[in-house]
Amino acid sequence: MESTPCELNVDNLHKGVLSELSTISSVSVSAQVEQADHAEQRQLRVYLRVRPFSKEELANDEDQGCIVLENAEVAVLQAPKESSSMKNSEKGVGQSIHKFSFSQIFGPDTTQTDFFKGTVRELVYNYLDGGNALVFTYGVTNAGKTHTIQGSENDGGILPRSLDVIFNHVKGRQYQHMDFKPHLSSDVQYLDSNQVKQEKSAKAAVFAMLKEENDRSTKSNTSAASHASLLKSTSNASLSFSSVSYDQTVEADSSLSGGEPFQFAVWVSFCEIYNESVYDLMEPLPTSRNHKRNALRVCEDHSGNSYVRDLKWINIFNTEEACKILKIGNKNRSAACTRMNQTSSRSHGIFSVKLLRIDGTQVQKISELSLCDLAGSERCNKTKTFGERLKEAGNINNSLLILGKCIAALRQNQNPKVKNNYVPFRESKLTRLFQSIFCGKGRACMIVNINQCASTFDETLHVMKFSAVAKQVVQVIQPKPLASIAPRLVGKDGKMLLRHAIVEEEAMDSLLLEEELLDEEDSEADMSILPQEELLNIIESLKEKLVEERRKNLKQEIEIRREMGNAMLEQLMENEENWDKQVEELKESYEEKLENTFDMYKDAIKQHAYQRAMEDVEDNYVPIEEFLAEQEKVMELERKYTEMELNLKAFQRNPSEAESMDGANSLQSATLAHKSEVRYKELWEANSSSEKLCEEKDQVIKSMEKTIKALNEAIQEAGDNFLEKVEENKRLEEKIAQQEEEMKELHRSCTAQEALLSELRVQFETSKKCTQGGTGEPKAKKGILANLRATVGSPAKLSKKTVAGTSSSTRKRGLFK
Ligand SMILES: Nc1ncnc2c1ncn2[C@@H]1O[C@H](COP(=O)(O)OP(=O)(O)OP(=O)(O)O)[C@@H](O)[C@H]1O
Repeated sequence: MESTPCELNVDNLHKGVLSELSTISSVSVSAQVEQADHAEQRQLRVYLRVRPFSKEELANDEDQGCIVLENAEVAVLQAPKESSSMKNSEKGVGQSIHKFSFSQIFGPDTTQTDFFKGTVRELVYNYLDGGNALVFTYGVTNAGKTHTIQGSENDGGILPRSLDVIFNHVKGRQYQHMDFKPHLSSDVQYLDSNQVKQEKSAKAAVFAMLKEENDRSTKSNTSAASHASLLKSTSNASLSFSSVSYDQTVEADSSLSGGEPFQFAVWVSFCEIYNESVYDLMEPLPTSRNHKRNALRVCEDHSGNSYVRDLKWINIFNTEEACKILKIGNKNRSAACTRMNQTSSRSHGIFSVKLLRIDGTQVQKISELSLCDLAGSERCNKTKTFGERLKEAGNINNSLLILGKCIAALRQNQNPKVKNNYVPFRESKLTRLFQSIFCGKGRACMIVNINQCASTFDETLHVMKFSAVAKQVVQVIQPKPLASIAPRLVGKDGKMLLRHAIVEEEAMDSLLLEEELLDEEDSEADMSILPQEELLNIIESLKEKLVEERRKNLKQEIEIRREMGNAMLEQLMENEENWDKQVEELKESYEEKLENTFDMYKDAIKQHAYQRAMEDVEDNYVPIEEFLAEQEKVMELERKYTEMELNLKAFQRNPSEAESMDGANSLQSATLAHKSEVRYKELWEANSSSEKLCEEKDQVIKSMEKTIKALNEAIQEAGDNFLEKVEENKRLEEKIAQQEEEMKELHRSCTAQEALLSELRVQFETSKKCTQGGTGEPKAKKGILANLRATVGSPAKLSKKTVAGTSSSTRKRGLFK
């Protein structure tokens, strides 16, 4: 199973990456192709460099034949046993063999000279002719990126060789005044004498750092840690371009200058992007840990090109000075030990060289060559990274991921059928700085560094896949006339100077103040490249636009506020309605509950009252026999009482008589009287209670009688009504029978009438025949009438008819009249 770059599409490599990208296109290579007819289309050069095994690696059995170079352009990657790729392919996911093609492949035996000649030299020539160039190395840590760019003591990499070519080219034609300095992205600033002095002292200060460092390193060489951290810088410090000249390998092409009397100024800068912050490597490191390094801003100039604001640019005159800058930069560069590489670069280092072509007092061209040593694209678990190192790894991976996204988007945009994708250059500092080159303002070349170790196969495969996409990117380089436009010249305070002449202070004052237009992040734009009148017009139109925009914004704001107000009001009203509803519902439910409770109590009270009433009735109930017996007793007692009263009266009237009557009886009588009195009282009380009871019973009886009476009356009434109805019913039945009888009678009469009518018809026919037979008309007439009378009969017959029949008989009588 094989995979080639052709089979590798972007979706496979960066699954989901493109979906994240906005569809708004800021950069479109395909659009540029249409616009710039004369633009040079050039596939991004991607070179592969395979480094040789180290002794340790061979000892560790890292050589498992993972990388096979088929020819100068094709490399085959064969997954080793322990790699994830092999395990996946065994599970049926992915392949174990992958094939990749490159612009050119450089094997482990390639010398630095051959590599330089085969890759960057052409770009440097173009650079010397005024073109911009970017070279960046990509690969896992310990793959040889730094070695490729910087090289070693006696065998320099592409950077010292490029510098050597540059200085060979400008040899004897160097501009000595230091008063033209690179400004913004591609402008030039004219420095006055004071500024030149400042520049010189700044340069001296930078070089002084190296001297201090050399002094320190010779004094203290005991600390192992400081030794490790300075390993890279010391190794580079030994680089000496003065002793090694690459003239034998790279001849400066004198034809490039065309023999014209130009002078050149070479300015260099060295910065790093560490944890998404840009730091000037020419700035001395803070002495104490409390002080942080000063991070620089990435801005955009008037033409949208990115540059690092306040980055130090140093005017150098030979490769020796360039070497010093490199050494100082390496010293300051954030290097930390990882398990994989003792001097691993933890940041992206960018060394830039600006070349100013000066014709007398004018700067004709400015071109820039940038060499970027990207940080290693390692995986965190492999490198056992923690804490600060993990954060670094995250930022490194992120910026490399954005670089991948940009390359993938550029690749996608080349397809005319595909909608232009947004290229996310602005998502990382690294890609922001690369943007202009990728958008056609220079040539780019990518160097892919790999090692052949089996243990890092999976990472290496990832790098190869990335490079396969990059190789498919077609760069559309802007045509020469555009590139050769003279750079904009600004004065000491950054104000624009008129081209072809250094203007006086007064002239500068008359120029409009340049306005820095910062973008949404931190970029700036500069409009002062245009002539004064044009600028004034632009300012006027911009002012109008501004007013218009403000008006529009205000309108929008009012509209938004109104809409928001309405929305809020609606919301409030809705809320209020809901509250009202809720309150209403609550009220209703409470009312219902109250009503239910009230009904419940009412029922309970009724029940209670009924029970009490029933209890009372039960308590007071006396059977009628008992009542009669009691009444009889009462009557007996009354009788006795009357008798005794009579006796008492008699005794009062004649006591002696009574005494004489019976002396013994008198005492008995007295006792009896007393007893009777007590008994009387008792009986009296019983009587009164009985009377009371009787009264109550009477009342009950009365009320019951009343009810019975009312019921009787109602029954009577109902009975009456019933009888009435029965009567009425009878009457109606009779009436119906009568009417039925009448109907029958009428029916009978109708039948008779019909018979008469048919008889009359017969007679009429016979009389008609007789008339036709010679008899006179009157006779026939009399005959008809007589027949009719005879048929209809006497009036007595008709008198029997009913009321209904009367009217018809009346009509018939009318007929006889
Ligand atoms: N072509 C080569 N020939 C001989 N030795 C090499 C070659 N390339 C790299 N090396 C050696 O391999 C080791 C690692 O190389 P280097 O430091 O350049 O890796 P790197 O990719 O820059 O790593 P990092 O990303 O961690 O900085 C160094 O000791 C270097 O000298």
